[in-house]
Amino acid sequence: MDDSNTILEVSHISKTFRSKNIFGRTTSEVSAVNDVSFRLQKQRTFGIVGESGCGKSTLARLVLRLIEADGGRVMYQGHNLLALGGEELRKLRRDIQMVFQDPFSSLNPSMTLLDNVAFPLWVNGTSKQDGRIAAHRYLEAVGIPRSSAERYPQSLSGGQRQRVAIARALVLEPKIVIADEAVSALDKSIQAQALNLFHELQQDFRLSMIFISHDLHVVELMSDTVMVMYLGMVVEVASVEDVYAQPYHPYTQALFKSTPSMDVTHKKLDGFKLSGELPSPLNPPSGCRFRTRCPMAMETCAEHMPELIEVGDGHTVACHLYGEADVARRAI
Ligand SMILES: Nc1ncnc2c1ncn2[C@@H]1O[C@H](COP(=O)(O)OP(=O)(O)OP(=O)(O)O)[C@@H](O)[C@H]1O
Repeated sequence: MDDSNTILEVSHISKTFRSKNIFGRTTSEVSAVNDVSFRLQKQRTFGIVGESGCGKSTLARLVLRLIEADGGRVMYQGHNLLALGGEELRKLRRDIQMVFQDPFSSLNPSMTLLDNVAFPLWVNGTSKQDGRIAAHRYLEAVGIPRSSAERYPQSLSGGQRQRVAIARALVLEPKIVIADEAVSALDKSIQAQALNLFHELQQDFRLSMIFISHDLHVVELMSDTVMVMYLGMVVEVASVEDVYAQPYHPYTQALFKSTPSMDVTHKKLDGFKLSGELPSPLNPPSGCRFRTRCPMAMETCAEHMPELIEVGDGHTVACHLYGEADVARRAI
């Protein structure tokens, strides 16, 4: 992989949420993100997919320092964001903006659309007037007409509100946008429009994106590279073409099999449908966390956590089914 094309590098990042009782004793621990590493390439989209609760949102929040990691590094422009503070962190973090699933959480209902979009600029010292001029530009870029600028968020449809939330994220001219289930709450037809908008904006503003979704179709449409997560762990990373043509990990295969329309387009796939509940992250299975739902599980799966190994060009999988010998055989 070409390092000069990497805009953001996340290395060995982990987060365990701990609940404490009134005496300060830890009563429960949720291992939400466990030793996750990945690289985001310039002007590309890195998709993150997995069932609800697998740690996708926590990972995004760790990258942005909305919550503090237990360890690891997030390298951006030669700095580890996790080790920075104060003005330096504030300046670099401006380059990374997030779009959330529920635009209500990021829009202020007592402000007009224009002021909602201008607000991040005002906070960063731009004058009222200049902020509003810029906000008009970004509202137009996301397809909200000038005539709607003085309306309030609650008078808009879900799709329009999400457009405003996107304008609000873009107004600070970020280099990276993290979209966390940003289209999940929208109807299918509106969802397609929002995905097109993301594509257009990515070109126009030369954005690099991390696109998080539980929806395999959305991730396929948006991503260049895909990372599949299960219970806080990375199980597979590959180009979108490779992972959708031949997923290796039993969990990835099962995700495809369990998504009806995917099963139609990927009929030849091996694998089984997902059954059983996601185990509690309070007490994850030893070794491979997927082993309790995996019909191919072997003794070693309970004893050793599999490491990510390369099974193809830039295609890595964390599964004991694929040992070194197997990879070598495939290469012949
Ligand atoms: N602040 C918190 N305190 C305790 N546990 C948390 C907290 N935030 C998340 N978790 C737990 O961490 C795990 C990962 O949650 P996370 O929201 O990151 O998953 P997700 O894949 O984004 O799922 P979803 O799409 O449903 O949000 C879950 O078990 C969740 O309950």
